[in-house]
Amino acid sequence: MPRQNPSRPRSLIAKHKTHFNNRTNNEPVGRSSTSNNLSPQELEQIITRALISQNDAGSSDFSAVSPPADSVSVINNGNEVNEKHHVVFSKVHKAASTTVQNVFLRFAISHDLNVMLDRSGEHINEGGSLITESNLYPLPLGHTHDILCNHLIFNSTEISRFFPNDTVYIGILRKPFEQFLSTFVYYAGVFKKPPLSKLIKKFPENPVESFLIDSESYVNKVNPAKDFLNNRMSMDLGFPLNNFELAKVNQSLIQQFLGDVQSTFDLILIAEQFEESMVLLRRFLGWSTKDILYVKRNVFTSEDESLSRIKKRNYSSEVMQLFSSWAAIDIALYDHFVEFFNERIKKQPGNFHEEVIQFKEVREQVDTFCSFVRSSHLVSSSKSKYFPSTNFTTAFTVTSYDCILMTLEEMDFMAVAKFLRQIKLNKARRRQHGGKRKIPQSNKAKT
Ligand SMILES: Nc1ncnc2c1ncn2[C@@H]1O[C@H](COP(=O)(O)OS(=O)(=O)O)[C@@H](OP(=O)(O)O)[C@H]1O
Repeated sequence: MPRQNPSRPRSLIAKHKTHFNNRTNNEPVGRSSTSNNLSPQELEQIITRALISQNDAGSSDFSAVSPPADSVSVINNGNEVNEKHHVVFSKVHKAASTTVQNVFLRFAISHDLNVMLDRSGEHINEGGSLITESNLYPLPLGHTHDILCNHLIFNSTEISRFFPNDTVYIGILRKPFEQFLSTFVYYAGVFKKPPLSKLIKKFPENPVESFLIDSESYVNKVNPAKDFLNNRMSMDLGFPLNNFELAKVNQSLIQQFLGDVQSTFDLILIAEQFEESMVLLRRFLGWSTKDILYVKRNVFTSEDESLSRIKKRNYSSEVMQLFSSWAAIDIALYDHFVEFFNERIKKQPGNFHEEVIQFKEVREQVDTFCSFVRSSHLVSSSKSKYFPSTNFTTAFTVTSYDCILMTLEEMDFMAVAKFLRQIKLNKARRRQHGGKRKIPQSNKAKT
């Protein structure tokens, strides 16, 4: 059956242009990715294509920019499985989580799923506050949230109120010291968040050592959730914040926390084994190989020698000793879940490693194709790359549009998701009012 053309979002973009262009100076404290890079024209292109992919239009005026349709059947060790559509991904800070978030956002767009969105910012409750309906970008009447993939302080009871019962819970962890260094450099050197920023100036030789020797001075005693260096992976996954400094050396609380994470989360990914993680994710969610493709996001680069040195230098055993006391919960968490992850991989049926090898090869080709598309400014072209079927996937194509989405910055993707939601809300309201009555201004969602 021919589908209707999606309406062009020109007026919507014009309406939001100022908001979109002005957001860079107003970043929340803990924001992670780089800021808006998209022009309103690029944004319009993306939204138009997203609407087309959602409407699956093949004929019509839009066929010239329509991405080729890929098969939706999913092969999982030779079996067809149902795709899971309800996912909460706890976007753990500085643990490759923006790359994973991009995968979830792309899936949400292509399947027209509702992403839980903060009404005014990018994150859900990064500072540890409660989630209230009024802080969320509204949903059309009768809809539920399908996917959550922003930074948040995880609280199972609170989050599960907003999601269907069949929702699966996913997290990610990274080697604690690498995660710590990544955070340190970002907040001290890039975000220039005091008091860490001053530390680099005061102790240029080895600011990490200086921090760890005097770590107590840098603890946020009022609200640990405002602290991004203090066992943040555990905080993000829900370690209780009360009396945090005492709790973090309490072995029985740590063990209880590991048990809680183990029973709440269905899958904890490991950044150091990223490809394995994505293949495991694919199998667990019943998604396709194309769904889990990615281009690494949020990778640290800096011309600033002092920052690069912090990441590259060899740290003494004394420093590592100090770190193991400072990051006791994160270390216990990581050690536990790496072991669990490796056990899980061992139990994967048949040819898991073969799938990982194939996935790596495909990924490298996608990286090359997307860099070419990006560097040649071919983003709006109809260029595409074909990948034949294997034991693990049906044939699929990667288009320039896929490359745009895979390389979108987090904030830009949030803007895209909000535009798409607003279009959906407007459509639903028009339907609700029989397309006749003008909707009173007060009923419109704030954006
Ligand atoms: N695929 C993959 N595999 C391994 N590591 C990866 C991957 N993708 C991103 N990264 C690294 O993760 C760091 C950014 O993490 P996040 O995106 O979670 O950061 S943020 O909290 O959202 O700002 C950042 O680490 P640093 O470069 O050390 O800062 C990224 O390089």
